[in-house]
Order: sequence, then structure tokens, then C-alpha cells
Amino acid sequence: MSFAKDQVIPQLYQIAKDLPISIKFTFGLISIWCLLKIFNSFRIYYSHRLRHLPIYTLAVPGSKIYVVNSPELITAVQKSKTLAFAPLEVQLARRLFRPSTHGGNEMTSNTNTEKGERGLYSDGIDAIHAALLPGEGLDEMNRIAIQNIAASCDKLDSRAGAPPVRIKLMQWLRHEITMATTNSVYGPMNPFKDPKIEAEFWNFEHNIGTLIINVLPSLTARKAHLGRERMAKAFTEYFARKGHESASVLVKNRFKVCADYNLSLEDTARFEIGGVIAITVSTIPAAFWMLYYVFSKPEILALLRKEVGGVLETTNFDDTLGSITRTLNITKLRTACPLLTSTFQETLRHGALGASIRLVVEDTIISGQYLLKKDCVVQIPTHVVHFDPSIWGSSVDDFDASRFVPGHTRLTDAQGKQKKKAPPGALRPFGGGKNLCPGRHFAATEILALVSMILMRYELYVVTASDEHQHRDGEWAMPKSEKSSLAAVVREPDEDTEVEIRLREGYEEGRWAFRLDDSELVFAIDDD
Ligand code: HEM
Repeated sequence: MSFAKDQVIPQLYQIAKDLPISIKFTFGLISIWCLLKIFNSFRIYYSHRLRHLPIYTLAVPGSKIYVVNSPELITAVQKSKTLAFAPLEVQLARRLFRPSTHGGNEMTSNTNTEKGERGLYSDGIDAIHAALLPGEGLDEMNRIAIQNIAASCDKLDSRAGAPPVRIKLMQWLRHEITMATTNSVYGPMNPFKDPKIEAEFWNFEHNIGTLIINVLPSLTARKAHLGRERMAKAFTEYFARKGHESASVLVKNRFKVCADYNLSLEDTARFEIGGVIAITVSTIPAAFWMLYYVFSKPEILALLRKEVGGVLETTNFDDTLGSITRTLNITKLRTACPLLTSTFQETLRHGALGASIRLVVEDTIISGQYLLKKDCVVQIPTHVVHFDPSIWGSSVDDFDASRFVPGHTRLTDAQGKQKKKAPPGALRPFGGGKNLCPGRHFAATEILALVSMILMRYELYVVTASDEHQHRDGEWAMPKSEKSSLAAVVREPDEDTEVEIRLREGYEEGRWAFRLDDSELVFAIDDD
């Protein structure tokens, strides 16, 4: 088909006019999606340009976004009762999980306890926070998770003349951490034991952003919609077969609250998909980046091996694999490994993504001088705060593994004055205030157990492909991460890193295990 030059526009117009309604509709949605992306790019651009301002306002049609950058104002926002996460969270939950009208109404009613009563949301959040506090329930979850992690690490062991194991690191972590976490949370009837459900969940997660528009999702957000529906079915069956009765206190608590509000099993199952996002999605990339930073920096690896080696317990044990058992004591890792804990926090300072958001439920003045108007949104852009030189000093862009070691003196302010500690509100991978992530202790134990076991036991070599041959002497290259899903609060690498795993010299013999005895002690991560 060919057109004269002056005919092109009218002809294109005619073609567009004749398109079927479904295609026009899809184009419309794609255009909205592109506009949102462009708006987001401007937002990110401006948030970096304007990071020296403690607070600034972005006008959006019909509303305003207040972007808060200074730690002092962040702390004030987190303390305010009239700046709330709940109303935004429940609206999002309605779109993403598609509960029935009854379930949706229960979830959105009285979210901020504004009528002074309880509601499904507030009871649900309290039940989750209670289950994840240091104590017996959390210990039980941690124990199952680390037993699974120990078994995952055993699979990398290539002794007895077998060739070294090669893995795609992110893919391996995604599967192993998903299974360790869901086994510990959902118990023996864990729906993720079915590989199809695991695949459906990740399909859903990778495409979750498409569900936001929420118009005919079976057409406009097909992959995410199908993943969600299959997950909802699997969890409905799980609850119908009383899987929660042999599960963790977290699932028991959540189920009880849903039952108290007469939610159907299907609505309970739909809200549970949100639970799966919380327990898995951020932990996996956080473990990836920590391994990346540790193994790509030999000097940090050597220091960590020394520190973690100090809490490794060796006992004699007669068996075919050798005569010893090496035990990593989690309680000691938590209390006697400041560099390990600091490396974890520095990994999250670099890797955290997104923004904490709060709705202004009534006109609010913060720090005695800034008026925030009702129905507008407050945003705290995590990455901007984490890379502000006036908070972190001239080394802001470096990966400084010892930045959070207590008493570390390389932390300077904008005037070059030394500080002992970052100010409250400055390090916020887990958010803060009333909504501070309740899963941080569970996640820290899981990630630090896995990283410690791998760094003590193995050497990791990057495999690079060159023509037909694959070499195992590649450099660790920082993968790009521009395509993270909407659900991720830690950026996800766009490409995977293939590694070859060899036993560490001097550590070839024996068995490996974890031990966890003290409930009350947790990793000393900054939280305020
Ligand atoms: C490295 C891993 C993780 C990171 C970086 C992370 C980060 C976050 C962040 C930034 C928030 C929002 C807080 C705010 O807006 O102030 C949050 C909320 C939440 N997280 Fe996590 N999280 C992680 C792991 C987990 C795990 C393992 C669980 C459960 C076992 C969990 C459960 C939750 C829950 C239930 C909320 C909602 C809290 C509320 O609204 O009160 N998270 N998390």
C-alpha cells in the first residue's frame, strides 16, 4: 500500500477510525500507561534535582504531592496520626486482589480507625505485627526457613569428584528463598509445593503493574490476571483443607481476623496473595545484591569470613561425609558480627527503591511550619534520601560495608563534621513509623543465614559466555535494574548472573548446619 505524501495523515486517520473498538480501547490504555511512565520519569528527575529542599510540592491534576526529603521532616511525617498509609494501601489491594464487594467494603471501611473503632484492616495489620515480633512464633518460622536454606546450600556442594555446580544466581535465589519462606509460613500444605503455583505467582508479580488500571483485567492485564486467579484458587483450596491449622502463627492470625469479619474463604485467599508479596518479593533481590557486593569485593569477603568464622562452631561427628559438623549459630551471628549486619544495611541503602506514601486525612502542620492539605499525598523517596550527600557525606556513592558498624567514624555531614550515626529517618529500606516493616527480623535472619553459609563454604566465580566457550573467570558486572516490578521495594536485576560454585579450600569436609536458640535477640538493624 502506498500513499502520496499529503495523503498520509488523512489515510492514517481513516485507518485509525476504522479499527475495531477493542483495539482502539487497548491503544487508549497503552497511551495512558505511557503518559504515567513519562510522568514518573519527570518525578524521578525532579526528585534528584530538588533533593536539597527539605520538602517541595508537585502539582498533579486535582491534587498535590508533597515530597519530603529531610530526615527531620520524615520523622515528623511518620509520627503524625493524620498522615496515613492505610487508605492508599487498601485501594491498591482492591485493584490488585479483586475481592468480592463484601470483602472489599470490609477492607476499606474505617481503615484509619477514624471512627475510633476497629476494622478488618487495623485488626489484620495488628495481627501481622504481633506474629512477627521477636518471640516463639517468629523463632518457629525462622527455624523452618533456615533448615530449608541449609538444604538449599547443600545442593551447591559438589564433593566426591562431581563437576562444580553452575547456577543463574537470581533464578536460584528466587526458587530457594520462595520455597524456604513459604514452607515456613504455610506449613506442610504449602500451595507453593506445586511448581505451577510458584510459576503463576512470579508471572503475576512480574506483571502486577498492569492491574492498576483495573478495566477488563482479563483482556488488559491478562498474564497478571490469570496468575492472580490461579493463586486465589490454590489458596481457597488450602484454607478449605484447613492448611492454616498446621501453618505459622502469621497465617493462623491472619485467617482468624478474616473469619471474625465473615470473609469467604475466597476473599481470605485473595488477600493472602498480598501476604505472599510481602514475605518474598523484597527478600530475594536483597539476598542477590548482598552476595553481589560481598563476592565482587575481595577485601570485604575476607573481613566477613574472618568475622563469621569467629562464630562457627565445629564438633566431631562420625559420618561418611567427614568427621566434623560446622554449625553457624544464628544467635551469635546476630550479636557478634557487626560488619555482617552493617554490610546488610549498606546493601539495602544502595538497593532500596520506591517511596513511602501517606494520604493526608486532614489538614496537618508538620514541624510547626509546613501545612499539608487534606486529600493530598505525601511521598518519601527512599533512594533520594539514601543518596543525599548532606546526610551520608562525601562517600555517599561508595559501597562502604562498615558504614553502619557502631562508632564508625567515616560518616560526615555536609560541613565535613564527623557523626557517629546517621540521623533517625535517614536509613529507611523498611519504611518507618507505625508501618515500619514487621517482617524485617524474619527477612534479616533468612538473608544473613544464607549469605553467611555461602561465604563460609564456597567460592563463586562468574561465568561469561564468549563465542562457543564458557569461561568461569569473569568479572562481577553490576547488572542494570530498570525493570523492577511495582511490588518491589528492593530493585530487581534486569539480567541474571551465572556463577560456578566450588568448595572453599580448607572447608571441603564435613556437614554444615544452623542453630538458633535465643528468641529475644535480633540483628541490630537501624529502625526508628
Ligand atoms: C528485605 C526484605 C524486606 C524489605 C526491604 C521490606 C520493606 C518494606 C517496606 C518499605 C514497607 C512499607 C513501610 C512504610 O511504608 O513505612 C513494608 C511493609 C510491610 N512488610 Fe516488609 N520488607 C521486607 C520483607 C518482609 C517480610 C519477610 C515480611 C513478612 C514476613 C514483610 C511484611 C511486611 C508487612 C506486613 C508490611 C505492611 C506493614 C504495615 O502496613 O503496617 N516484609 N516492608
